[in-house]
Amino acid sequence: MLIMSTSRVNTLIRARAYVRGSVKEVYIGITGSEIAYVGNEPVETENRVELPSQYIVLPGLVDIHVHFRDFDLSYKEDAVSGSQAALAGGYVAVGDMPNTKPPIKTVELLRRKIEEFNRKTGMHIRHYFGAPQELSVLKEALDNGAYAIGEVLPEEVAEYGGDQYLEALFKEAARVGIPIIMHCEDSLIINQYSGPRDFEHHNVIRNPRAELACIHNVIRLVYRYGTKTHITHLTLPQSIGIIKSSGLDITFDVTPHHMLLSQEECLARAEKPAYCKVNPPLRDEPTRRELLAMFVRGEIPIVASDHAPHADWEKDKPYDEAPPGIVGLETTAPLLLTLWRRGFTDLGTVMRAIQERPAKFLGLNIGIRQGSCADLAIINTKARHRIEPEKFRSRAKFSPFKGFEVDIAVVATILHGKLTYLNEEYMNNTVMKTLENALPH
Ligand SMILES: NC(=O)N[C@@H](CC(=O)O)C(=O)O
Ligand SMILES: [Zn+2]
Repeated sequence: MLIMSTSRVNTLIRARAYVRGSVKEVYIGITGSEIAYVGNEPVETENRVELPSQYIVLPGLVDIHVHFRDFDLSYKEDAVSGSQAALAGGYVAVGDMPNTKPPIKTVELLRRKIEEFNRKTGMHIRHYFGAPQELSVLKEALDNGAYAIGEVLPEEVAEYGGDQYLEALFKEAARVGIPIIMHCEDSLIINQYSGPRDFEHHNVIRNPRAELACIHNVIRLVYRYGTKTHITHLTLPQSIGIIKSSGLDITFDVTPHHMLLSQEECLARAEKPAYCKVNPPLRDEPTRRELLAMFVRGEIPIVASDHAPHADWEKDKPYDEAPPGIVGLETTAPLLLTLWRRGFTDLGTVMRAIQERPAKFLGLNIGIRQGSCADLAIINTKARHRIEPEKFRSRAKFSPFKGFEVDIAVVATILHGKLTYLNEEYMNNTVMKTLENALPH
């Protein structure tokens, strides 16, 4: 545990912290943008900060599935507002989806997006590349910073030729060596539906069979081509069982909304039914309960928010036109950490799902250990409050979690060694004495 460092550190934080799987009282030394020291004894420093015991320092959280939008959809969210929402939620790194307008399906647009985001945000961002009609572009996309292909949406698979296209995509991605992130709902099954179309029928229109058909298809393709594949926002315990029994190295994530909200409950509480419209749909109560049970047992490797912001006026549209999506960057950590605080699961289970495995997925060295990035989230464990979407930093100030009671608040976020978010304010402060003064007992 004790790692002696001979040089002085810029800042030394003494606090309870999540270090190597459990909470301990430690000293964390930060020099520049790196964690230079973690240990039981103090080391020499220019600036020493002590946090009261109700605060816990966590390694910065990581979300592998967000939609920061930008470009023509900046009215919904952009790199700046998305980053602010992330930092307010304790997140320091995200994987950003390519379904922007225009979509990131050319190398030129990918490069433009990377440049634009580098100008607008200091967060760690991995950029995903949209599934292209012409597959020969994949290699160049990979060489120009595309981290993965996807999320591959059912609508684009249908548009480019259905199963034949998907097969060609998996084959080419395997050849090039770029991973695929799948939004798994089979469009053939969705499009077969001919019954009533309204918010109450969303999970019938996009029914569980659409997810299961896609999973089977993906397993066949991975078996055949060996493509590195991640399936995002799975909604059915059965899907997870099928993936596990395939024996293949297919990774997956689940969202907080699919674990914590059934469609019935959401529609009963939400101010607008479209606040519950999300793809894949919220499922029924037994399904979401079993999914949550799997999470608390540690059977869900990654939780991603699928932060999908839209304008409030768009959620006033009728069923077929209201865009699907729920924002999650500012609610995921308080909701999941409350499950830990209330004894439903342990802290390690939550942290592995929203920090350790996502960081590994994105290839980032974020964690409380010597030599890693000085990216930290500080939570107050005695902060019982109700979720108030009006206060979100995201442009989408609505959520089906409105009014949910949580016990945890993210009070500060440190990014690249700088205090970037503190008590609902943004800053860029290297002198962290303000941190101590701002966090009372
Ligand atoms: N998850 C959603 O309901 N919406 C996503 C796109 C998508 O995954 O369909 C969005 O970009 O808004
Ligand atoms: Zn999706």
